Order: sequence, then structure tokens, then C-alpha cells
Amino acid sequence: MSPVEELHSAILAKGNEIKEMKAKQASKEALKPFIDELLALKDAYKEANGGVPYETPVAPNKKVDKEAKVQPERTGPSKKDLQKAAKKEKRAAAKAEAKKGGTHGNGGTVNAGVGRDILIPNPTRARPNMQEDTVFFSPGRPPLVTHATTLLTKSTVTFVPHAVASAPEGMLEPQLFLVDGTSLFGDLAIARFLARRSASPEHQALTGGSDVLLTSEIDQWLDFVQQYHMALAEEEAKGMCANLNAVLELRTFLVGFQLSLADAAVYTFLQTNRFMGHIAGLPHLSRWFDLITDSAPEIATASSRVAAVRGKAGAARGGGEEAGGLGGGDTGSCPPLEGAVEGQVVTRFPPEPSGFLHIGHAKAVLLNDFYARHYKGKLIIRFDDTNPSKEKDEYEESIVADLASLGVVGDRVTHTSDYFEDFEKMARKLVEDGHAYMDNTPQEKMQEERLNRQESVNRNNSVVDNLARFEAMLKGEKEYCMRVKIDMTSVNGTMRDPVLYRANPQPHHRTGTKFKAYPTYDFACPVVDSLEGVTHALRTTEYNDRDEQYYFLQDLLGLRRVKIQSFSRMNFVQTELSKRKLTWFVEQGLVEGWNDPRFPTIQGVLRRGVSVEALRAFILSQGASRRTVLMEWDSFWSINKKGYEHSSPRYMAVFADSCVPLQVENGPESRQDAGAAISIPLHPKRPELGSRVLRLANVVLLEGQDAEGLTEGEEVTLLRWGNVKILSVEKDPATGRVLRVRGRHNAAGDPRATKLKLSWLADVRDKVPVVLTEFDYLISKKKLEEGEDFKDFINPVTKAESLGWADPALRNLKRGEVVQLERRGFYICDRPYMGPEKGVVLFMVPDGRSKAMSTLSGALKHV
Ligand SMILES: Nc1ncnc2c1ncn2[C@@H]1O[C@H](COP(=O)(O)OC(=O)[C@@H](N)CCS)[C@@H](O)[C@H]1O
Repeated sequence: MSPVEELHSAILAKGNEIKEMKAKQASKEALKPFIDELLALKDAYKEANGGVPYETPVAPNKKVDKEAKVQPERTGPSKKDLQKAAKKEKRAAAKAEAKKGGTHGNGGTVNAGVGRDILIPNPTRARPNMQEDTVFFSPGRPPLVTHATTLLTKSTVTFVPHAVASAPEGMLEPQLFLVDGTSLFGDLAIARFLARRSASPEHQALTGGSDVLLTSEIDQWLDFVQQYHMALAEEEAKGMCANLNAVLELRTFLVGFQLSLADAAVYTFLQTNRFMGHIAGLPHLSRWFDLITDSAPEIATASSRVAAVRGKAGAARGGGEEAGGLGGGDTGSCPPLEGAVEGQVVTRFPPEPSGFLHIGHAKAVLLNDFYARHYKGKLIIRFDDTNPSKEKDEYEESIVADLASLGVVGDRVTHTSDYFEDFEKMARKLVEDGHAYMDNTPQEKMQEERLNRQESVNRNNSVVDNLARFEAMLKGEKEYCMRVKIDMTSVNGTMRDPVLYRANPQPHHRTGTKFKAYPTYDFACPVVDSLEGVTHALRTTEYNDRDEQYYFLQDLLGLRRVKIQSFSRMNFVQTELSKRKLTWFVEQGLVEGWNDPRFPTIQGVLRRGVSVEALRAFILSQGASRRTVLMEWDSFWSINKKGYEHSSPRYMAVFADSCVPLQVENGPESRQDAGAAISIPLHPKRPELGSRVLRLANVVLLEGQDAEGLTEGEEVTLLRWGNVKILSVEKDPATGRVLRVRGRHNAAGDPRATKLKLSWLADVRDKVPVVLTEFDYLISKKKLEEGEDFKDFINPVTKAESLGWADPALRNLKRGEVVQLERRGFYICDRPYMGPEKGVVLFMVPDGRSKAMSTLSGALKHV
């Protein structure tokens, strides 16, 4: 049944219910909620039916109703139904035409029998009068390629998001209405149209122009995107990226020798389906991705702008102000940058590509990004790649992907290795001028001497000897390193002749074997900050001691001074952030990998259900204070929950192994009764999110835990349906456990008068299998004391999976989407529905409370 048909049946059923109540002389007060429901159903019908309102049958056709009840189950509409539907459609179309200017329509829908509506172009839908070309779209399915094409072709098109009744978020295709009343639907069809109607040959070339082969090749890619627009499983996504990489090995663009809609469609597809992690390790695909980002920024802009409508990614750079109340005239909890001048501030985020980014890094990059944006300046993303023993391309690529998922786009991406030649020259000059010397004191001894403020025996060697040893070091000779002469008597240990250069024969991931000695962090940071025009270097407070040395070196080398502004490191209870310790967890197999949802990596926390907006708001609300605090996860999760409270649609699910059937004596026979569904809002307090179909049945599944608490004769409320009087509770004589329950729906019952409000699920054939997954902390102790080894505090059980049954609508859930399961909490989809044996994998998103949202207990402590 299509949503329109379902609503039609629901209206009939509700009307009959009201008639029955009236016959029983029900009071006006008792009737009111039913009449309200009927009106709401009619509104939903009108919206789903292209603006054409529900038509009350001229004479109530009791015969048809009767037929509906005894009709055998069938797989498709009968000829008679089709003729009737065709007549009805004709009538509706004629009405809609006459009524031009009404609500926009949605295209026709055909039900595939699995609850998913497949759209067909419907030329007869209602056509509103538009002042300008307008694309209506569901926020769950933003028309990214259309948006990119409007930017590329400079077309004037208005985009209007709308919530759609009777269809879950993301189900409806975008629809373009032209000023002349004609319309088109589907992201790719609209994009093609916009390119083709442009007068410019350059824009027409986006679809292949008049070249038939090119056009077809482009179409081939568009078909491909169309086919896979739903989220793919992890392995499939990986394989697909590998194939794309192979295709792009010898190509600059996907088709021909210039940008086309094929590039735009595949780019937006990859960007919005979280493929970035897979792209990272693939050189040709990465190169192509970067090329499109740079050469057609309209495409990236479209993706990030529309993603913002969807509420998933952070705002695109350059637009608007921060979330979380920051921005505007002041810097909120982030102190102003000293001496900052609007338009001239340059900040930088300098990760070492030696591991995956974690939430501590997120703090550093979001603060740098915030200041750059606040002062209308620039942000540099600099890979601090001075240690070839630890760094890899793979890490660099994962960092790029993680920054993209945080919505951070640097104005420049640089590498410390871009300056290796400059370093060599500067270091040689320091040696020549007697400011630096070569030292072969063993590492431990050197440390001891520095601690005791003792000079090395090499401190006063001749420049000639030092120069010879310096050149040997550059060739990879490891015996001597270069130290700068500062002050061995200084109270600041970092001023006691720090090491600035040392040999490392390992090939570098970017420069290969060209260099065999590398600057240390102490040397690299002040030099590159100054050379790159950084005005404010934000560093965590553990570097404070190094500030003096940083300025000393800039002065010694005659470089412009950069202002340092420090902020505290971010640490969380029961969480390790060190790359070394996180690697241990991966190597021990205690987690799935770096993107494990128990890990504090960016990939891990996003997978666990952290929203980028919440992360940003949390970090910026903490600000750039220097006070080091150990954060509680609870306060973070409760900020995270706030966003979802308003935006996530609500459904119900029950545990599969303990659920108990409740036979509702007067409930509808789900497979045969046309009234076996009602329309309810996706979110009871947010009608603008639209509505959905709630399936009813004469057998519904209750949580076992709830069934145990039922007593005969009491009235309970089945959430969103109404009251049921419990007639009997049958128990297993051996165990005393409830086996089944019988009840009767009481349409006139008052939900406010019942004690128990139960979640439930119609026991329908297409209910969806789900895996409800909960996680605990990897570390069992809140704060490890000095000397305590984290390995002694490993939580033995940190993951629990329970099988469940959920609302049929969850069949359409995509990876990364968050729903609320009533009385359970928020869940993020980690794997979409892939068949009866591979149900939807849902991860519980903590909400900051130690208990789950209700008396329903989970499999683990709720963290
Ligand atoms: N836990 C943390 N809280 C805040 N900021 C952090 C945290 N951990 C690291 N950082 C900052 O991120 C960048 C990059 O760190 P990385 O360890 O990859 O690299 C370096 O520390 C040096 N390449 C550059 C130091 S300025 C850095 O700013 C950290 O302070």
C-alpha cells in the first residue's frame, strides 16, 4: 500500500470508530481526541496526495468495507483496484490542475511491497505557481548534484526544504517546479536539465554537450550513483572506492577531458556517504578528489552547505558564525587573541601524521578554526612530518578525512617537510656562526648533564670540526646531533642547549631518501610558524616551558616573532588519548580498529553517535582556557543528546528473545484489515518533521520486562495507539514467566489515567530485525594515578549486542542516521538493513545519564 492508500484506509477506520462512538452516545469530550486525530490524518493525506484533500465518499459504501475484511491477502492490486485508482487519479489531477497554486506535490509512489516507496514521474500532480524556479526537497535527501549544478551554471533556483507527511525522513526525491508550472523530479534529472538548458556551451558540456558517446558515458556514472545512493556496507564501500581508484589511475576526470556531472555526482556521493576514510589510502581517487575540491569548489560548497541543512556536518568555512552562541562581536569562552587584527589573523593546526586524530586534536583544530573564522583570517593545516620513523601516508590521509568530517577546511595545507632545504641552510649557518655545535654525548648522559646544568665536552669544539660533523649528519651519520648554544645555566631546562637536528636514515613518506637528517620539533615549530605567516600559534599548556626557547630561536634566526597563546589539553575520565596506548588496544584486538566506537578517535566518536555540532559546541563552550580539567563524558553526552532530542524521529523496538505477544481482541487483522495503520508525527513535539505510518495489528509484541508487571483487569497505554484493557495474563507454571497476554483496545480510554505507558510493536511480517548494541568504557578506573599502568585497569566486557524487532520503517535507515527508540534512548545506525539475516545494527548513543531512559534495562551499564 502506498502512504496515500494507507492514509485513506486509516481515515475510513477512524471515521467508522467515531461513528460507533457516536452510536453509543459518547460525550463531546470523549469524541474530541478522535476527531482531532481524524483531522490530522486528513491533513497528512492532503500533503501526501499532492495537495489534493481527502474526499468523503458520496454515499458510504458498506459493501466495499465488508469486502476489504474478507479479502484474501494478495501481492498486488486487482484490475478493479487499478481501474478505480486510475479514475481517482484522473479526478485528483483534474482537481489539482484547477487548483493550481496549491501545495506542491511529491510525484507518484509505487509500493515495492517491503515498505519502501519507489517514485515514478507523475505528470499529473498539483503544480504550484512559482515566482522563480524552485526545488523542494526533503532535508533527509538534499539534492547535492542539483545544488552543485546551480552553482556551476549560475542558475537562479530557490531551494526549499520541507518535511514530508507519511514518509520517513529521506524518502522523497527532490522536485523542481519551473515558473511555467512544469516540473521534474530527482536530483540527477534536475541537474541534467539545468546544465542542458544553459545557453553556455561550457555548461552544456557538463552533460556531454552534443557528443552522444560522452553523454552516454556521463549517464552511465549518474546511473551508478542513482543505484548506490543508499548507504553501502563498509566492505562494499571499501571495494567500490578501490575500483574507482583503479578507474582514475589514468584519468584526470571520470569522463573525457573536462569536468562533467559524472564528477559532480560521484564526488557528492562519496562525500555524503562517509567514504572519506576509504578514499584516504587510495592515491588516484584522492588526487581526483582534491582536484575536484580545488578546481570546482562549487561542488564541495554544495555538499557542505546542504549537509548543514541536513544537520550532519559542520558549517562550511567562510560562512556564518559558530554554533553554540559563539561568534558575533565577542569570542565567547575563548579569550580574544592578543593583538589580533581582523582579516590578518593566521592560525595553524600542526598534527604529526603518526596516528589517528582524537577528540583532543578536535579541540585544537576547532579552536584554531574558530579564531581564524572569527577574525576573518586564515587557517593552515600543517602536517608536522619531521620523524620518518613514525609517520605514514595512511595517517596523513586519515587526518584529511577526519578534518573533513569535522567540517574543517584549511585555507592552506602545508608540510614541515616543504621546508627541509631551508632548515639545512639555517642549521649550517648556525654552525658556521658558532651558535650551534655537534654533540655525540649518549642520550641518557646528555639528559643527565642538562638536568645538572653541565656543559657537554663538545660545546666548545671548533667550527671546522662542527661543520664536518654537520655534513656527515646530513648524509645519515647518526653519531652526532646538532645542538644550539643557548644557556646551560638557565632555570628553564628547555633553554639548556636543546637538540635541533638529528640523522635518521629511514625513508621519509614524502621526501623518500632525499634527506637523511631532520629538524626536531623545537627547531621546526618556530621556523615554520614564522615562515608561513602564522600570527598566533595556539599550543597546549605543556609546551609553556618551551615558549622562551621558541622566541629565542626566532630572534636568533632573524625571523618574525609569532604570538603564542596556550590552552589546556583536553582529557576525559576513563579514557586514554596517547597514540601509543591506543595502538596497544588495537594490537591486542580489544577493539575493532581505530574507528571503534569505544575509541576516543574522531572516527570512533562520530561512529558512536557524537554529532559534529555537539562536539563543536562542547569544545567552544570549554573555550581556550589554560585550566586543565578532566572532563566527564556525561556532560558531553548530555550536550550531544540535546540536538537529537529535537531532530530524531521516534520509533519503537522490543528485545526479540524476551518479548511477549499481546493479543488485542478487537485489534485489526494486520494483513487483511485496511485500517491496520494510523498516521502519527515522526516526533510528537515537532510536527514540522512530518509524520509516519504506525502499523497496528491484533497481535503486538511487548517487552518481556513490561509484561511481567501486568495485572488482569488493569488498563495500560500502548504508546501512540491508545489504551488496552488487560483481560488475561498467561504464565508458564514452571517458571512463572509471562507467556502471552490478552487485552482489548479501549478507544475511549484516557491515556492520562493509566499508570503504565508501554512501548510495543505490531507483530507484522515486515517488522525489522535489529541488533541493539551497547558499549562500556575500555578503562575501568576514572583517573589513573601517577605510576598506575592502564593495562591493569582494562574492563573485561565492553560491548553487548541484543537482538530486537523494530518498526518496519527502520528498513530505510541509512548509516549514520540517528533515531530515538521510545523508552530506550537514541541509537545511531551503524549498518543499514541488508536482509532478514543481516538486520539493522544500531549503537546506543549515551545520553549522559547513568540509567537508560526508562525502567527498561539494557545489557550494559548505560555509558
Ligand atoms: N589532548 C589534547 N588536547 C588538546 N590539544 C591536543 C591534545 N592532543 C594534541 N593536541 C594538539 O593537537 C595538535 C597536534 O598534536 P600532535 O600530537 O599530532 O602534534 C604535535 O603535538 C606537534 N606536531 C605540534 C605541537 S604544536 C597540537 O597542537 C597539540 O597540542
